[in-house]
Amino acid sequence: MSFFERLAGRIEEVDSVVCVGLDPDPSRIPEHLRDRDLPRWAFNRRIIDATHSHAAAYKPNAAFYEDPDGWRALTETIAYAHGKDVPVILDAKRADIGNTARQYAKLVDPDHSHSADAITVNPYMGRDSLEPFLLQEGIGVFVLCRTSNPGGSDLQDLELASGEAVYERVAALCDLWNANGNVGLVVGATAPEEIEELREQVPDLPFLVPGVGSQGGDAEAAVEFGLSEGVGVVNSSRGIIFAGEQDSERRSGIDGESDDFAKAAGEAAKRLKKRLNRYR
Ligand SMILES: O=C(O)c1cc(=O)[nH]c(=O)n1[C@@H]1O[C@H](COP(=O)(O)O)[C@@H](O)[C@H]1O
Repeated sequence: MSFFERLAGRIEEVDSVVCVGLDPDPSRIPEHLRDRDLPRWAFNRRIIDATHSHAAAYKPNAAFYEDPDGWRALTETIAYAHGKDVPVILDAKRADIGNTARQYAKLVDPDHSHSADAITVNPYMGRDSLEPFLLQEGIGVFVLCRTSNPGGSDLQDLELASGEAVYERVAALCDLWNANGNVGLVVGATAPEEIEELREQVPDLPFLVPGVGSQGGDAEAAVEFGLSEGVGVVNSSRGIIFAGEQDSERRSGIDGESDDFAKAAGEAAKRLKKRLNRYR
């Protein structure tokens, strides 16, 4: 089964296009979990318990795990998400010369419960830098196209001699690179006009749309144009996992063991699901 078939099944099962971003900033993990063996794993496990029934996918960002304990926390997290039947997109934004990319491509393996099912990649180095990912039929490959950050326009909006913008060229290439039906685009919700344009340009590619929640992106455009035949996901990380920060800080000061932060995350995921479903 392809990654996008699996994602489509999960979207239908939970009636949700919410992707929960697992970006466990160590400085924001509740006090009472910080002396655990792997605080990020302890945190993520509680977040997954509270959010999985609203989650079409989880997206851990590798930046939050790139140290020895971090990789242990990440692999435990991925296996636990799989135990709840939720696909995992590793947000690693990788790509390199072929010899190196072949090693990066091992980060994703749908047959291994501790490995992610899909990955984000960077198109800057061109086709050969992505080939080891593209050749794996069973995985999802989300290519950065028009990112959500303020500097996303610095290079991606530049007009080429052909008249198209760089991000439009990326989308056109991704359409060509999609021989195995495993390619999607990353398009930020903070660029709603570009999402709309891209949906017209590449109707068959599902989008991963980050930037709603903390970055203030356009949830309606994210859903209206982010989905291809109903498949695609809208990511929120801090807006879900730290939704209860104020409450849990206050309460953990009282009993020191409160998991109210997870309950707040579950409620935030449910709220986002309902909000996004209004536009599906
Ligand atoms: O590839 C991504 O997921 C990504 C692309 C992009 O254009 N913008 C973007 O915010 N992201 C990631 O999506 C997540 C957004 O986090 P929040 O702003 O906390 O919801 C982070 O992990 C970002 O690194």
